[in-house]
Amino acid sequence: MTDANILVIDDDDDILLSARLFLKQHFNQVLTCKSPREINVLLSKNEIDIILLDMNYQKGTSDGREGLYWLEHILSIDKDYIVILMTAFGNVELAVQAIKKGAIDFILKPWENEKLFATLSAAAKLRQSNKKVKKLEKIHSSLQHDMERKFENIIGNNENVQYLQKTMIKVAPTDANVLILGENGTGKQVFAYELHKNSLRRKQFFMHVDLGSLSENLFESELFGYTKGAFTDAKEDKPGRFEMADGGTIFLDEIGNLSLPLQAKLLSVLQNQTVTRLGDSRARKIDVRLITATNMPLNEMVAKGTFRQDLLFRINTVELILPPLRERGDDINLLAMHFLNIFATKYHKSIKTINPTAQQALLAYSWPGNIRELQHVIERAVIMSDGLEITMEDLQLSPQKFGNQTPLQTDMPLDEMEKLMVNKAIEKHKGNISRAAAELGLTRAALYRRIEKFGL
Ligand SMILES: Nc1ncnc2c1ncn2[C@@H]1O[C@H](COP(=O)(O)OP(=O)(O)OP(=O)(O)O)[C@@H](O)[C@H]1O
Repeated sequence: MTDANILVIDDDDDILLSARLFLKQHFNQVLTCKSPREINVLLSKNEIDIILLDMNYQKGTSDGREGLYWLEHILSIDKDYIVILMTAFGNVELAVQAIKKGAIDFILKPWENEKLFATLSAAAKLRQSNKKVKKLEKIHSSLQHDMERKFENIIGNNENVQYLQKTMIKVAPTDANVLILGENGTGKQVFAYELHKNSLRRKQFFMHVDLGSLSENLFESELFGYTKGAFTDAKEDKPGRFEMADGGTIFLDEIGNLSLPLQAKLLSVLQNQTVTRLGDSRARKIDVRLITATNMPLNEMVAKGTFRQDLLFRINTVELILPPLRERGDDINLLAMHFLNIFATKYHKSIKTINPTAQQALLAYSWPGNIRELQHVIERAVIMSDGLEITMEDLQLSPQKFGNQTPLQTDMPLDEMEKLMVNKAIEKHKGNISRAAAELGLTRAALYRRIEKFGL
C-alpha cells in the first residue's frame, strides 16, 4: 500500500467508480468527485497528495480549457499539489500545454490499470520527496534562526576585540581561510559564525565540525562520506560534512588535535578542493569556505613537528587571536551584565545589578574558562540570588583562581572583606590551616569557624 491520498475529479460516474475500485487496493485513501467546483472544500478538509483531473466537464466540450482553468486554480491554492491530467487520445498537444502550466504528467483515457498505477506511484514518490525537502528546509531555517539567536552580536568594547571585529568585517566577504586562535571559551565559535553571517555565503550552510571529538576511525567517513558497502555498517550512500557544506562554510574546530596522518588527509582535500567518499573512486568537487580554530599553540607544534607546516600555511591566510577574558578589563562587567539580563529573564528574577564588590571580584578573578565560565557563574548567581543585586556570595568564585590583584575595596562590607582575607590566606598556604590561622592572627578553631560560616 502506497502512503498517498488521491483525489479523482471527473464528471463520468463510471470512470470515478472504476478509478476508486482499482486505486483503493494500492493507495491510502481515494476520494472522488464529479464537479471541480467542489475542489476548494475537498482540499481544505482533506490531506490530498495527488489530484487526477479530467480536462472537460460541460457536455459537448473537448477543448480542455476547463481542465487548464482548474489546474491553475489548484496550483494557486498550493503550488506543491501534484496534478495529473486525464485526456482523450489525440489530445496530446493539450497535455503538453498543461504540463507547461505545472501538471506533472498526463494519462490517456481509457487507461490501462498498470499504466495508471505506474504513473501514480511515481507521482507519490515525487510528493514524498518534495515533502521531505520542505521539512528539511524548515529545519534548516529554524536551525539558522536558533544559531542567530544563540550568537547575537559580539559583545566587547576592549580595543583588541574592536580591532578583531573590524578585521572580521573586512575578511568575511572574501573567501580567505581564517584561523581563530584563543583559549577555551574565548568565543572562537562565535567569531566563526559571525564571519559566516557577514560573508556572501550567509544563506548557505554553516557546518560546525568538532575535530577533537572525531576518532581516527570516524574522521574519513564523517568528513568525506561513504558509499554503500564501504564498511560493514555502511547500509547506504552518505555524503560527508564537506559535501553537505558545499556552497557554504565549514568550521573545523579543535584542529590542533588532529594526528599527523589525519592532517595529511585533510591537507590533500584542501589542496585539491575535492573529496572522495570511502569506497568510491570518484572525486567530487567541493566549494567551501574554510574556518578553523584551536586553543593549541600551532606555531610551537610546527617547530616540534607535531603539526604540518604546509597545513598551517593553507589554513592561516588570516589569523584572529582572541584575547583571554582576564585581559579584557571592563568587558568583563559588560559581558556579566549581558548574561545577567538573559538569565534574569529566563529565571523570572528581578535582579538588576551586580554590586560594586562583586564587580571588583569579577575583575580580579583569573577566568581560566573565559566567557563560558563567566556565563555559568552569572547563571548560577542569578539562580542563587534572593535580592535585587548580585553579591560576592552569589558569585561563588573559587578563591584559588584569583590572580595577583586583590578585589579588596575600602567600601567593601566587613563580612565580605573577611571572607576574601580568609580565602587568600588559605590559598597562600595551600590549605595549611595552622599557617593560614597564624598569618591572620587567629586560632585554628577560630579559622575553622569562619571557614564554616563562609561555606568555604
Ligand atoms: N563576545 C561575546 N558576546 C557574547 N557571548 C559570547 C561572546 N563570546 C563568547 N560568548 C559566549 O561564550 C561561550 C563560549 O563561546 P565559544 O563556544 O564561541 O568559545 P570557544 O572559544 O569556541 O570555546 P572552545 O575553545 O571551548 O570550543 C558561548 O556560550 C558564547 O555564546
